[in-house]
Amino acid sequence: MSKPIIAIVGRPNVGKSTLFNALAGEKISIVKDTPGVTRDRIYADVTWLNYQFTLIDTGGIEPDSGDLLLSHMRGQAEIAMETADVIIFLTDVRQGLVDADYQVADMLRRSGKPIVLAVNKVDNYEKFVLDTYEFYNLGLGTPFPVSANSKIGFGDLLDEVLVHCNPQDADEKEDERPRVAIIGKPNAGKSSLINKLLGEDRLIVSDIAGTTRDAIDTTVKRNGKEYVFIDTAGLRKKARVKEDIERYSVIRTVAAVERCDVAILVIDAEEGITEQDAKIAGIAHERGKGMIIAVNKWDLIEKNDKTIYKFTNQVREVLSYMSYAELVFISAKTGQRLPKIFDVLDMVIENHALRVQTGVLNEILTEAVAMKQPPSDKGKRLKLYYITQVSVKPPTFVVFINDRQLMHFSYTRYLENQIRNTFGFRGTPIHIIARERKER
Ligand SMILES: Nc1nc2c(ncn2[C@@H]2O[C@H](COP(=O)(O)OP(=O)(O)OP(=O)(O)O)[C@@H](O)[C@H]2O)c(=O)[nH]1
Ligand SMILES: Nc1nc2c(ncn2[C@@H]2O[C@H](COP(=O)(O)OP(=O)(O)OP(=O)(O)O)[C@@H](O)[C@H]2O)c(=O)[nH]1
Repeated sequence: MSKPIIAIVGRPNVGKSTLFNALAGEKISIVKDTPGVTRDRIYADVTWLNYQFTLIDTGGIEPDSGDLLLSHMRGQAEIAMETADVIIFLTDVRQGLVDADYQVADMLRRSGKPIVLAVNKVDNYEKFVLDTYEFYNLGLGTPFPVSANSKIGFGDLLDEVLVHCNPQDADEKEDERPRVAIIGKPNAGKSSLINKLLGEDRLIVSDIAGTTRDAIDTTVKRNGKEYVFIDTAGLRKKARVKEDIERYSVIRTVAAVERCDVAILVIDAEEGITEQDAKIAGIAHERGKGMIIAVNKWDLIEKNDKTIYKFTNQVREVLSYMSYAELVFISAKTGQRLPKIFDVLDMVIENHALRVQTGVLNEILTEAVAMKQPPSDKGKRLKLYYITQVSVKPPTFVVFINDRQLMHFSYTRYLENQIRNTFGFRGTPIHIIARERKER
């Protein structure tokens, strides 16, 4: 079910951000009510004709020396090869081909990933088309001329990109095993956690051969059940340009979260919860994934009887938009409370895929309306006719009403709470969609 990921790679100034913005339009994928989340344009959910994909921009800094440029370009290419289904390699017809283009093209070609070569700033086809032929020299096939500024050539480019997206989808749909992404900022303890989970329970680990992306997945068998862990650790070794680390951390998180059912966010207890943690948490939230927050390095904290409450309150306050998240306090080093993670995980996986009966839902709706009068405006009162669950992962409900203008956020929240009071849904977000229906 996961959407394909398309990465744009290219030298500074070739127009990556411009292309990204033009393709993404205004629909930048950061939830508006997610506090503490900076709105940089690193990734976006894009709909093109009937297709949906996640677009990522791997660039963003302008290194001032040749050495830095090359290592920045390598970093970009590596992160794209690791996370993307298809890579758009963007070049610039006006700057022409330069050495760094050849080196990056070499790396990309060897990855075996589908690469689509685009030549930007072809604002005037007749004038520049001859200059685009030079780009065949990169050995990446046909160059697609585009103008990010004038939005020219997007159709052909995206048609080519989407040709390479489809087979991947079919593969992943067949895999029914729960997928768990371990996310968190660098140094939080993600790899320690995975290693300890493997060691402690003497689990059977099998490496799935195949693409670069599968290589970072670890299959774990416990009590006869298989889980697939998606790891995002080890970034510090990859990003040689310091400014890239945070961007790459977001990109990797998006890619891992896109493919998971449940995310485990690892937080460093010593540092407390930070803005970067909130940003990473926001990615799982807006994608509707199950959520477990693992406060790690708990062994390093000097504790009294109030410590755990203070910490809980802090996390709940910063991440107030995901009050459904489960919280565990662990030490990946000592193994403290690690077995508990699997119990919590099983519960969250189940809740994320839970389907409830329409009959019971409507009983809850009737009761909820009786207990708290729906809001009204200018003499017109909100009427709620019927509710039904339309999908899982996350559980999504459609409620039929008379007038969407009257369905305030607070009443939606109230309904959500009533549903949660009955079914729990601990660890998973639930979505409620209001749909208008003519009054009878
Ligand atoms: N003529 C022309 N200029 C363009 C086009 N697309 C982008 N530019 C210009 O090229 C410059 C660089 O564009 P950006 O989108 O910032 O390039 P970038 O690749 O994201 O650059 P970094 O963020 O430094 O990696 C800007 O001045 C753009 O206006 C285009 O299609 N035609
Ligand atoms: N005391 C203590 N140290 C820990 C714990 N978990 C991890 N560490 C230490 O924290 C440091 C970072 O741990 P890693 O597991 O490499 O962190 P990571 O999140 O995988 O880091 P990246 O690879 O940068 O993404 C290491 O020195 C670990 O030994 C813990 O529970 N307690």
